[in-house]
Amino acid sequence: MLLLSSDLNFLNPNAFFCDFSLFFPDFTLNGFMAPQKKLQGLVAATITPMTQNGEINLSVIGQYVDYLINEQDVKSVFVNGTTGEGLSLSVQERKLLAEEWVAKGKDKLDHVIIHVGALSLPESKGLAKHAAKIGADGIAIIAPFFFKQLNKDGLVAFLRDVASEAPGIPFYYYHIPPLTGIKMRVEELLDGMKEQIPTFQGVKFSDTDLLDFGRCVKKNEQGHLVLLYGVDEQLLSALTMGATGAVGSTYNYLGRASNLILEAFGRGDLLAQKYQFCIQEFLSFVIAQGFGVAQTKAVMTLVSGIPMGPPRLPLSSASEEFIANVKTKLESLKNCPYS
Ligand SMILES: CC(=O)N[C@@H]([C@@H](O)[C@H](O)[C@H](O)CO)[C@@H](O)CC(=O)C(=O)O
Repeated sequence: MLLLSSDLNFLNPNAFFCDFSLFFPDFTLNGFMAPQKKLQGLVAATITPMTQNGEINLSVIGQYVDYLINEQDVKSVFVNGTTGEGLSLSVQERKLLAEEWVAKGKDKLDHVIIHVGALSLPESKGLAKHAAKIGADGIAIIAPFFFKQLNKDGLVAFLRDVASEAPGIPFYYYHIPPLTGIKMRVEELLDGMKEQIPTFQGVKFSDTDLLDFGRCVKKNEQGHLVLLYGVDEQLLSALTMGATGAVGSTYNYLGRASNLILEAFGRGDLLAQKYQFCIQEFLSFVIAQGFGVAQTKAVMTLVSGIPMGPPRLPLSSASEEFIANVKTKLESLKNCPYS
């Protein structure tokens, strides 16, 4: 039987919750994208656990998966991104991590999205192919940031070349201008992207430019795309602007607290603002002391009890003073919101 993508209406993620691959086991292998469950809600940008010797520590990933689900109520992950130090890992390490997350998340996590962006096109393509082969639920690609492509067509050409290596799974553009320096408006990028890259499914938008984000939401009136926000301290603003979900580092340990924002927002309850203020109180406290991936690793170790280990150079470990300060701060926020 010949199936046309128009019959499947896979452009509308809400339309499908059945697993077509059960009926057509090699459906994705034929180069068509199988209907996917929509990526929504909170997505944890995973940390890469490391040993004290600086090697990746795969042994705690299973425990990490269970912690996210049971303690943080977070069921989707974004692996090898910024928080995961993806660009500081070797290709082999990235593949091993992707395999472990997919294996340990099987039948537990809703979505395992693998970031496959790299400065080298062949490396990025290889990672995309690998992610599809191991059964990841999607790939994300960051804009190359050493030789910067400032022309839209050039950037889309890079993304297309990589995404075409994983034709059976969704591709998300990873927009993080504070780190890449690529400030091209996503609103502009969206024009024609789906025609150029059939697997294009949405954007991970890690920027404070809510004007650009709002324009993306407006462009997505039919709701075909997933628009995930990535600045955790202003999640509520993005929700009001129309975000369909969020990806961030803090959902590793503040997932439950952040879910309260989503729930209150969903009910139209202004309590959402108080929950956001609690998270902002914590984040403004840590940001004032210098907050990045190294500090995220330390906070996660403290809160979850799972050893995340040190970051990899050029990052340096969080100081003991920072960890002590965080401990006190978290204690004081235990009953937040207070009224
Ligand atoms: C620059 C940065 O690391 N941003 C984080 C945020 O979650 C960030 O840690 C949080 O908003 C606190 O500032 C994420 O957007 C990054 C992310 O999702 C990733 O690790 O790929």
